[in-house]
Parts: sequence; structure tokens; C-alpha cells
Amino acid sequence: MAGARLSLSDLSVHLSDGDRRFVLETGVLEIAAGEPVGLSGGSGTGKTLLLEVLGLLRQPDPGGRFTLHAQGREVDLRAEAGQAARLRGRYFGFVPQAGGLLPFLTVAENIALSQKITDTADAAWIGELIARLGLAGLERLTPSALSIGQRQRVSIARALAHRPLFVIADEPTAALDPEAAETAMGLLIEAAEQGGAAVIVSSHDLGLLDRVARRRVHLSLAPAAPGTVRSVLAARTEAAA
Ligand SMILES: Nc1ncnc2c1ncn2[C@@H]1O[C@H](COP(=O)(O)OP(=O)(O)OP(=O)(O)O)[C@@H](O)[C@H]1O
Repeated sequence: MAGARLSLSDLSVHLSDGDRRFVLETGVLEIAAGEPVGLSGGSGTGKTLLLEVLGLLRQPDPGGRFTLHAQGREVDLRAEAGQAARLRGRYFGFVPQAGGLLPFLTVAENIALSQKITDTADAAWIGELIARLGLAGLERLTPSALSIGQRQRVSIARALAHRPLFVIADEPTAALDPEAAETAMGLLIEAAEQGGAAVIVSSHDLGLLDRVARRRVHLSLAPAAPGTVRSVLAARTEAAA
């Protein structure tokens, strides 16, 4: 959708469990619908945490700016935190690491689920996703009859079925072999672009991220007070790894 975007400025998330403190700082980040963005960072730098904030699954600390521009309207996500569940269902799709499919539903039913929940039935778009993601012929099977790669492609179709503006994918190819990972990641980006959605995708495979996403942002640890781990988001630099 033209002009739709998610804008963050100086958000932070503080976690603490007594002895340990962790702080995530976003700086400025803008994600426009239709744009693929890769997210990298070492283990424990807060990739999942950041994706939870971006997907409106977790409230950042007070302060900073966090806005969603959609359908010609700007929503201040700080001021309208109570709207998060509704906005999430309508504008966001999620591809979890292990697929997250419902085992008692068929492939077709799993894919149609997000349309059903958001009351946006569109059989033609589901048909197109099934064809694009190479799932034709598998529609009536349940997830247990599929390979892990096939399940992940169903999960991608399900995340896109209700035509979200933003697709959040947390290491969606971690369980796949390198060839299947390359295929699934390419299909995720391609199908999302076709549907006009932004994809924010994390992975430890930097080569793969850079092959599929035009832009990569990176979380890296920064100096902090003793006892605190501080992770800061920045545009990718050559030294990032
Ligand atoms: N209650 C807490 N108190 C302090 N630190 C915490 C708490 N809960 C989680 N953390 C830390 O928050 C950080 C963020 O974890 P997160 O899962 O987002 O990282 P990640 O980059 O996705 O890691 P991975 O690549 O290993 O999946 C971790 O370093 C974790 O140890």
C-alpha cells in the first residue's frame, strides 16, 4: 500500500532479572511497505526482542516515537497502545521459526486462517500464493505429512494471506538446510513484494540476508554500565558480523 510505513525513533526496552540488565536501543528506523529489510546480530543481541516490538507484541519503554502510517492515517503507537492487538491482526503477518501451523487443519485451511480471522476472504490470492510457493497438490494434507521446508512455505503463505503491510519473520529458515533456506527466503521476499508488504527478517546467515534483502540493519553490543548488556541498532557496516 503506497505510503504505508512503520517509523521508530529512539525506542528502548529494558529487561532485568535482578543481577542482569539488558537494554535494547533502536535509534531511528523506518520501514516502508513493499521493502525487505534484513536484521542481523550475534546471539543474545535482541533480534527477537526487536521483532516483538516491531510486530506490536511487546511495549517498549516510555519515551521515543513509534508511529504506523497506514491507509492515509498516522497512528501514534505510543499513545494508542490499547489498539495494538487490532492493528496487529489487520496489518501484520508473522512467520515463526518452526512454522507454527495448526496440526489439525489442512494446508489450505492453515493458509486461509489469517483471512478468516480478519474477515478478508480472497480465494484468488490464496490460489496465487499456493502456486507461487510451490504448494499446489498439497492443499488437502495436514502439516504432519509435509517436509519441514514445505511446512515453512505454508507458514509463509499463511502470513501473507490477509495481505498484511508488514511481515515479521524471526529466523524463518533456521530449521532448513541451506538449499531449502535459500528457496524459502527468496519466496518469502518475492511473495511479500508481490503483495506490497514489507518483510523484516532476522537470520544468522548474513550472506543469505544480503542476497534477498536490499537493506540490512544490525544489532551490536555497545559500552554500558557494569552488569548491563547494551545492544544498539544501526545500519549495517562492513565490520558488522
Ligand atoms: N529478564 C531478563 N533480564 C535481563 N536480560 C534478559 C532478560 N530476558 C532476556 N534477557 C536478555 O535479552 C537479550 C535478548 O534476547 P533475544 O532472544 O532477543 O536475542 P536474539 O538476538 O534473538 O538471540 P538468538 O540469536 O540467540 O535467538 C538476551 O541477551 C537475553 O539474555
